[in-house]
Amino acid sequence: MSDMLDRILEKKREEVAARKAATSVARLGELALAQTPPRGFRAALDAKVAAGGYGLIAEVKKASPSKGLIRPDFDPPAHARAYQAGGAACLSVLTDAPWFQGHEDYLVAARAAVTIPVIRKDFMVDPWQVIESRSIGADAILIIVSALEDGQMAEIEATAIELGMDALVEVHGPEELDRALKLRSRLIGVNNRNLKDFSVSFERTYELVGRAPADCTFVAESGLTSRADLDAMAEHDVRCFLIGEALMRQDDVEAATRALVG
Ligand SMILES: O=C(O)c1ccccc1NCC(=O)[C@H](O)[C@H](O)COP(=O)(O)O
Repeated sequence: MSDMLDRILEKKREEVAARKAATSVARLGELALAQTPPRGFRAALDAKVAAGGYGLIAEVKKASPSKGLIRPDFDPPAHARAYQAGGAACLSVLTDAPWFQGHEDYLVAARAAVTIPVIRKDFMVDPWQVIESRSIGADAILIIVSALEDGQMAEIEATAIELGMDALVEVHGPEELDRALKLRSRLIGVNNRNLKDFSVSFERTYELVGRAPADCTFVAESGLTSRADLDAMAEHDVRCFLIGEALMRQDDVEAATRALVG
């Protein structure tokens, strides 16, 4: 595990312990049940690909550990509407505060502004967070394989499935892909970003796509900036993408989204 990820996870465990002490599982469960039903996250990606297009998960991202502040005039519902109008299949909303300046309220506001599914992009270390994610409306959660033991991943995934949510299982290399494939989820993301030095290499995706079973929805994550990048990925049979920074830096987010996947 990278030093960076170690530090992120240490803080996240402290944060989750404090949040758990403040809100009981029973209360969260009530809130989760009162939510509108989950929107099919993987299904939305698959539908775009089946229609001959690209499945874009467009990320509502204010800041990052590698770049600092990305979008000073950050406006989650406006960005969400622009992404949907531009042709995104799904949204990703970062809720981690210490490293990404995210917040749960951003997810609530973004999801209320659109009809497409939304993944809560955060570091899951406890199944309790999955229930919390559903209680604020999230349709899917992220499982980062390098952050968890096999048993923890299985518990987090089981909670998501029980709540009708999808899990995007994120890997960085072949060993992690093997571990990911022990889970039930067939929504696999390859993060092109090295969490030690933040360098990006699309070779990671190219290496792993051939190893994933045909029934997987395969997503390339991070560092993608142009239609040419997506078309190059498609040459390798990768048609779903998670993109944040390149879109969030645009004045016209809707036009930029359309230029990528329209
Ligand atoms: O974005 C970062 O700098 C980062 C650093 C450490 C851990 C995770 C990080 N990003 C999370 C993500 O997965 C990306 O936000 C997502 O893939 C979109 O990437 P990009 O299109 O490069 O903004």
